[in-house]
This record gives sequence, structure tokens and C-alpha cells, in this order.
Amino acid sequence: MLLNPNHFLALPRPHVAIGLPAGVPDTSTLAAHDFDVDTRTGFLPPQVPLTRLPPLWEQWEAVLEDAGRRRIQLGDKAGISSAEQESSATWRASIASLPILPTDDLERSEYLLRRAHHVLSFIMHIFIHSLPPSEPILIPAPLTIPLLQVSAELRIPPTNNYTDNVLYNWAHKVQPSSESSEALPTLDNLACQTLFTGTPDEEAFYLASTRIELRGVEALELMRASMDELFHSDATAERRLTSYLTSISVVIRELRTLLLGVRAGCDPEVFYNQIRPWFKGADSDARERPWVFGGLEEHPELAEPVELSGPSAGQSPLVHALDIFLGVDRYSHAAPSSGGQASSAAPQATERAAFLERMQIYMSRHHRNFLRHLSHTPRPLRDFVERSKNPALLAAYNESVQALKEFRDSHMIIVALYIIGPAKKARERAAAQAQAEQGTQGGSAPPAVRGALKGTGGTDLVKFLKGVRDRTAGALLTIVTRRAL
Ligand code: HEM
Repeated sequence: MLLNPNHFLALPRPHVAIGLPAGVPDTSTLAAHDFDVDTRTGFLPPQVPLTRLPPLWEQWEAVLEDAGRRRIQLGDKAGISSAEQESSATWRASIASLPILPTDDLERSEYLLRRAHHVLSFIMHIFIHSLPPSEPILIPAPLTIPLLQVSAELRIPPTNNYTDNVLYNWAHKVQPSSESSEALPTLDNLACQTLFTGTPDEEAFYLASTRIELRGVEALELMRASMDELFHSDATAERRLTSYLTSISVVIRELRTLLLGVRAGCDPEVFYNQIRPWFKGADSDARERPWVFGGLEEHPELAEPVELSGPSAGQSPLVHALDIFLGVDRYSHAAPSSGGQASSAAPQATERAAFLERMQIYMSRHHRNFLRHLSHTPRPLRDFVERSKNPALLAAYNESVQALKEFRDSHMIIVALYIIGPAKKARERAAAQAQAEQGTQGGSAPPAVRGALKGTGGTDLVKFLKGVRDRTAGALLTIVTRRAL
């Protein structure tokens, strides 16, 4: 959807470095003045994200479409045919021969920039992961320069992220009737715009997150209402907060059901072997090949990127918001100085805090600001609940924390099913193959399956996820009633 140039949203975007003049609202997106959090769709944009860039950048769209048409395969796919390899090489060569398209006119619109990041980051991941494993990763300038320019404008790294493949990747499955003019996304009418593999499994994987974001809107609304009550901090506020927290725990339990629902459409083996490898960032490449961004020497204004993790639902602003609102962030991934029951696991806690803070770099700057705003509230919920000694309020708070802990329990089950199990099978296959080839290539497993399992965000995933889950449980408050004092 392209906006009429006279529309207020088509006003020039604020300069990324200078910002807005005093008193001028940020209209770069529909809800930018509210941290781009829509009251109806939360962190998802309320309208279908732009599906195609204007003709000036048509060549990028055509390259992405061509990748889908050719069904480009992973460069290290077992048994890749020479026809598939040739097709990949031809596709990659078509990128190298593109002109370096200017991005100046994209910079007038947040929507154009987001579509450009979506298209270019998908192309870059396909380029990199379709390369034969023995080849160095040299990304050509017609891709790197515009991607780095667009990323600098959006203030996010140049890799494919959760905004690209979930938040700004939705479409209607069935076109709603023209009367439903708003055409908001709904849980049962969702599809994706772009996929790496074209498989229904990949779509089901993204849509599990899309549904979680959408169902989470009610939790965001309850958080907002709770913050109003924290302002009043009286007996009525305690009563209302108790009710809001009870409702939040119901929503979190539904998020858990939606998370587990991924099993209905996404096969673990397909996910692990065909889908997940496209997500890898530079920090989870087992071969540790550096990603070399071509053309930088001609563009001294562009910095060599250092943040190169792949997409992860660890970049979901909703889950971060729940952590921050409930105050479990200080427990689930806090730096050791934050005190409380958290202080015993100091070094790992710092690592976790660092990871989750780092994941915020990959979010849209509006959502990042929202989380920062939430974490700097002068009236934190947890402190109020603790001080109140109101047993019903404490119980309702604990119910929400418990629900979040159970969400993370289920997340561990999903990770075991989708990563740990298939990785074990892959290791066994590799070992059997190595054994069969013994004498010619030696008996050790190939580097792709050796060592601790890494998340696409680059974590030692089992240790990391267990730690976050256990520390969420550690945020439960002990119920000491007023009468007992
Ligand atoms: C098949 C489905 C899923 C798999 C295999 C999976 C896997 C992982 C892995 C490996 C990590 C470790 C961090 C990293 O390095 O990326 C992670 C983190 C995380 N994932 Fe998932 N995930 C799945 C679905 C989801 C969904 C649907 C959500 C919610 C929108 C979610 C939310 C998170 C969060 C918030 C983290 C950060 C750790 C935490 O706060 O607990 N995941 N996930």
C-alpha cells in the first residue's frame, strides 16, 4: 500500500540522528507517537505490510521472487544436484550484476524502508546460505550498500530479524470482504508474505509467533490499565490490579497454547534440516567464515557491521514487555547487581542479560524505546505488590509469573522437539556416514554438528533457556500477609 503524498504519514521522517523539533509528533508510522504499539494489533502493524516496493527498486523484488521460483537450496544440502548448484550460482551472479540502487527516496517513508529491509535481508540470507560450504562469504556491493544504508536509517543490524519474518511478514490468508475496511489481522486468517523454503512448515513456524503477538495485545492493554492503577496506588488500585493480573495470567496461558500449536503445522525434522539453517547469523556459522560486506571501501560513511545474529523469537517485544512489566527481567536475565534472589547465579545472569539486551538491538527503534520506557517507570509493579502485603494481589502477581514460567517450560519442550532431538539424529547420521567413510576422511563428525548447540541468536541454547526459565520461577514472591506481620 502506498500512501497519498499529502497524507500525514507521508510527511518526511524525522532525521535519524537529529530527531524531531520540539512539539512535533513522530508520524513515521501509524502509532509512532505511541512507540508504534497499536491498541488493536500491538507490535504488529494494523494493516498488511507493504507487499512490493515501487518500480525504482523493482530489481530487488524480482531477485527475491526469482529465488522462490528457482527454489534455491541450502549450499550444504546433502545430495545437492549440480543443476541446483548451477541455478544457485546463476541467481547469485544476478545479484552481483545489479546496479547499486539509490536509497535516498526510500528514506522518506518508514514503510518503504521496512519493506526494503525485509526484501534485502531475505536476499542476503539466501545468498549466504546457498553458497557451497567451502566458499568464502563475499557479499556483493549491490546488496550490501543499500542494505547497510537502509539498516542505518532504521537503526537495526543488516541481518534478517523477527520484524522481517514475523511482525512485517503477515498477510491475510483469505482476502477479507471490502466492508471490513480496517481488515485487521485475526488469529485464524493469517498467511506470510515471504518464506525461505516455500514450505507450509515455515509459514506455520512464523505464524505461531504472529498469533502470540496478536493474542498478547490484551496483555498490553492490561499492562496499560495496571500502570494507571499504580499511579493511584490505593485500595481500589490494589483490587483492580489483582483482577488485571489474574487476566494477564489467563492471556499468558493462551500464549503457551499458541506456542505449543506450532506442532500442528511445522514438522520438527523439516524445521531443523530445511528451515532453520537459513536463519543462521555470522555468530552461529559452525565453519566460522566471516561475512565480508563488499563495496565498503567506496562508502566510508557506512560502518562495518558487527551485530550479525540471525532472526530469533528472542527478539519478540511482547515477551520482553511481559518480563519487564512483571519485573521478572531483573530476575530472569538480570545483571547480578540487581539484587533479590537473583544474585546467586551472577556470571550466567550477566550473559543472559547481555543476550536479551542485545536482542533489543534487532527490534524496531520504536519498540526498543517502548521497552526502555516500560523499564524506567517510576512505579514498578513488583515493588508495589511486594510492599502491599495484600495476599490476593500477591497471589495474582505470582499467578502471572507462574504462567510465564510455564510458557518457558513449554518453550523448552518445543526446543527439545525442534532442535535437540533432530540435532541428535543429525549427529548420529553424520557419525554413521563418517564411519562408513573411515579410511578416506577419518571418523569425526563434521564441524556443523560438533560442540554445544547454538541458537540462531548465537547462544549456547540449552544452558541459556534453562537459566532464563529457572530465574523466572525465582521471581515468585513469598506470600507474607498483613496479619502475619
Ligand atoms: C519451533 C518453535 C521455536 C523454537 C525451535 C525456538 C527456539 C529458540 C531458541 C533456540 C532460543 C535461544 C535463543 C537464540 O539463540 O535464538 C529461543 C529463545 C527465545 N524464544 Fe524461541 N523458539 C520457538 C518459538 C518461539 C515462539 C513462538 C516464541 C514467542 C513469540 C519464542 C520466544 C522466545 C524468547 C522470548 C526467547 C528468549 C529467551 C526467553 O526469554 O525465554 N520462541 N527460542
